[in-house]
Amino acid sequence: MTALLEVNGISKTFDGFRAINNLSFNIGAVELRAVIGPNGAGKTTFMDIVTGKTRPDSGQVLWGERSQSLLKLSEAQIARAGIGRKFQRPTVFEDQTAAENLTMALKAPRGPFRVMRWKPSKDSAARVAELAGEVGLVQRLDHKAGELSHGQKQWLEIGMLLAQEPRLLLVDEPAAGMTLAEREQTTTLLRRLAETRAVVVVEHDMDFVRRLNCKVTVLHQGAVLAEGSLDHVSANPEVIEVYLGR
Ligand SMILES: Nc1ncnc2c1ncn2[C@@H]1O[C@H](COP(=O)(O)OP(=O)(O)OP(=O)(O)O)[C@@H](O)[C@H]1O
Repeated sequence: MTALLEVNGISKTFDGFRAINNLSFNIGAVELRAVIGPNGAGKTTFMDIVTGKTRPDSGQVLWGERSQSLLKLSEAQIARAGIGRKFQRPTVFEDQTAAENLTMALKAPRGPFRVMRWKPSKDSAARVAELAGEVGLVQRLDHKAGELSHGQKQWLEIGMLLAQEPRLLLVDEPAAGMTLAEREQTTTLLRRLAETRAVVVVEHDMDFVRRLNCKVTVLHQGAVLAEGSLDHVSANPEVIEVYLGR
């Protein structure tokens, strides 16, 4: 497996507390990965580092075939390089329709000249329809985002991220607040998205992780405690001790 993202020995200390402790792991170009671990394990800090929000004190974060360092790039540059992040709470424009939200996402800057030249076109309408199809919202395109269910808002935001054609999608606790039916649709969606790109899901809901049916990385005290299938890591006594057994 060729790594798309390579995290090598990163550490990050906040006020003397080591939130990330010599963390190393890789994500393949086409892969679904779940990242689990107890509160404070460093999951959010890991995503903050990959997306450029937080700078590690040491270590490397390498991206793509040319192993480009992400540590010198701004958050916007990292997004343009192909890393999309879905935060836990949906941040869609509630007064705009789903179609308008997706159209705005298509317009989001990739470069200054592109924005200056951008205007809605037949092509963008077709792309909006395609994105809505990808996230299962074709029937909701004319609805205001504020009228959508919590799950539908999450899918809309994923569609907005897909507009930027990310190669890596980081998804923070997607199951939270969803109905069972929405959770099932979300696992299907994430699995499908990961057939053509890398998708990393941080999640506490173990039923949801089981349905993702993918490799799992367990973080604890800012480092990898265990990695493998959910069955494999669930049988690890240390994982049971620090996380699953509680
Ligand atoms: N900006 C910050 N300043 C100080 N401490 C921080 C900061 N960010 C994170 N921490 C600390 O680093 C540790 C790791 O936090 P992080 O949010 O990455 O864990 P997590 O695995 O995402 O936890 P959770 O499952 O609760 O979201 C925590 O102890 C947290 O308090």
